[in-house]
Amino acid sequence: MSTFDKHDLSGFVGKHLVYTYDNGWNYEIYVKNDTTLDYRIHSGIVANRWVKDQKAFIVRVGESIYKISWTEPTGTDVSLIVNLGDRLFHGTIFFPRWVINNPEKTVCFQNDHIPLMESYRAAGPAYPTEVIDEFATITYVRDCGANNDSVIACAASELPAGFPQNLS
Ligand SMILES: C=Cc1ccc(O)cc1
Repeated sequence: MSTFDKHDLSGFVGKHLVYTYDNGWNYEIYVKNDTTLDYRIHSGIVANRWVKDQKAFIVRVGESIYKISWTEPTGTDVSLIVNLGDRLFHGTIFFPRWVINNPEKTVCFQNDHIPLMESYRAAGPAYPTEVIDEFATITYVRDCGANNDSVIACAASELPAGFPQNLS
């Protein structure tokens, strides 16, 4: 029997995190509400891709440990473990083969191009899937409250110099 309420996401919803995977890829997520996240990619093969209102499964699996899982219009599947207590993060990304072959096709504000992403997904190739399984270090955390559309509102390339230290 757990000592925490696994249905209570109040310690996670509203969190804005920046983190760097051990492979050097720098990412950012905002946990918008119980079922939704926004994210922005700073570096890696799909640097400058950004997405709002991605639906996800978000669960609590420890006192301050959460797991987020979703599937994208591109066919990319993602599962993240966010351990706030230890500032430790682990991500598994299941890239379809077409993204590995042509990552630049996904670099956009995805919300403006959902049917295009779905058409790429249908065209494939999907296989062999490329699995990226990496730990990350959380370098920045703050609380922004739920459903705050100002947290992730532009591409990483459009951020002012000094991000994220210049955030209040
Ligand atoms: C493909 C999206 C994605 C978003 C956040 C993250 O940490 C890994 C992948």
